[in-house]
Amino acid sequence: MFDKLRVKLNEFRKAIDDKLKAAPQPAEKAGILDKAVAITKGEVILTEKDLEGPLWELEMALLESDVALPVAESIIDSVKKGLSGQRKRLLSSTGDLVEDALRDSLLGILSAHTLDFEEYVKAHEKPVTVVFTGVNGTGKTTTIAKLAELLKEKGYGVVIAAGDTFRAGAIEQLEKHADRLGVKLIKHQQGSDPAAVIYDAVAYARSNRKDVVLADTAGRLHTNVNLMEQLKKISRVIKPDLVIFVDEAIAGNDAVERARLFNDAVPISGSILTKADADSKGGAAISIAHITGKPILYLGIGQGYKDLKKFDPEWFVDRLLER
Ligand SMILES: Nc1nc2c(ncn2[C@@H]2O[C@H](COP(=O)(O)OP(=O)(O)OP(=O)(O)O)[C@@H](O)[C@H]2O)c(=O)[nH]1
Repeated sequence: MFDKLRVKLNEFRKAIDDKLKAAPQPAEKAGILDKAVAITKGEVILTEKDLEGPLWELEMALLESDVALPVAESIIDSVKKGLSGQRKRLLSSTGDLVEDALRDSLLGILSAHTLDFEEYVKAHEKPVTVVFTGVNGTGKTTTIAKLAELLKEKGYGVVIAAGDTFRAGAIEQLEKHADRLGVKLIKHQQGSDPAAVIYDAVAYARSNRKDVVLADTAGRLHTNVNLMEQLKKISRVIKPDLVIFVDEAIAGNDAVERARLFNDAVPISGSILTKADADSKGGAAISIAHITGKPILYLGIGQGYKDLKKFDPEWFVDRLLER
């Protein structure tokens, strides 16, 4: 997982190290005060010029790893701020310095907003209604089933709403999952109003003391205005407690663009990225968190019902910065 970006970040760390080893003596480059300090302590100072090349390389590496341009620029800015003017003992490794700057920058994006889904469900008045948005084929149905399993394990009563009434196949697929998991499914026939299906599911949950309604929606193409309008209608009628955007980590910048458009249509509470097990880049999570300003809640890490990992920014950044 995320190996490509990890390798690139390591290269950046090494490039800064090499720069420093080849750096001129402090007396040649620092200001009067710094010079004195540097000479007595045997330190060098990282200037913007030292950082220019490696930062450019880092920006390219981030872009190649599905980090969207404005996000890459913001990371570069904060790493630059974290590093330039920093003194470093000659010949000692700059690893920590670079690692700290990268860590701060990435965690700044990924931890800016947090939402603990399980805590939310625990604390919130029941039934908690969760609507899932995102395009077809990204793993939305499987993700709903995974969350149903997780909630069931915690002792909650779960109802699934087959709100993707666009295709009969979607209703059947959800029904299979619900049967396997032993969870109640509320469905209408193909072509019916999705808001009505979800409304019925909430009513069922209320009268049967169920705790959580997980509502599928059609994999509406974000370019299709009518379908987006339908999503807005669902939101108006149902007033869901949470709206979760689902997309594939491996879709990279396409997923980032979709996240932005879906979030613009109906503001999301957070995202789940599927197929992280097949994602060598890792940039989609960073970009989606930055662009939507909403947390990543879980990563899908396989096809089984248990293959859902709670997203932990520290774990994710540790992975990326592993040597
Ligand atoms: N490797 C891997 N595969 C996944 C993951 N999540 C879902 N899949 C697979 O991705 C495929 C598509 O998943 P679905 O849940 O059917 O996708 P969907 O978005 O509901 O798609 P539609 O039914 O077309 O709307 C299935 O084969 C899933 O098993 C994941 O985290 N990792």
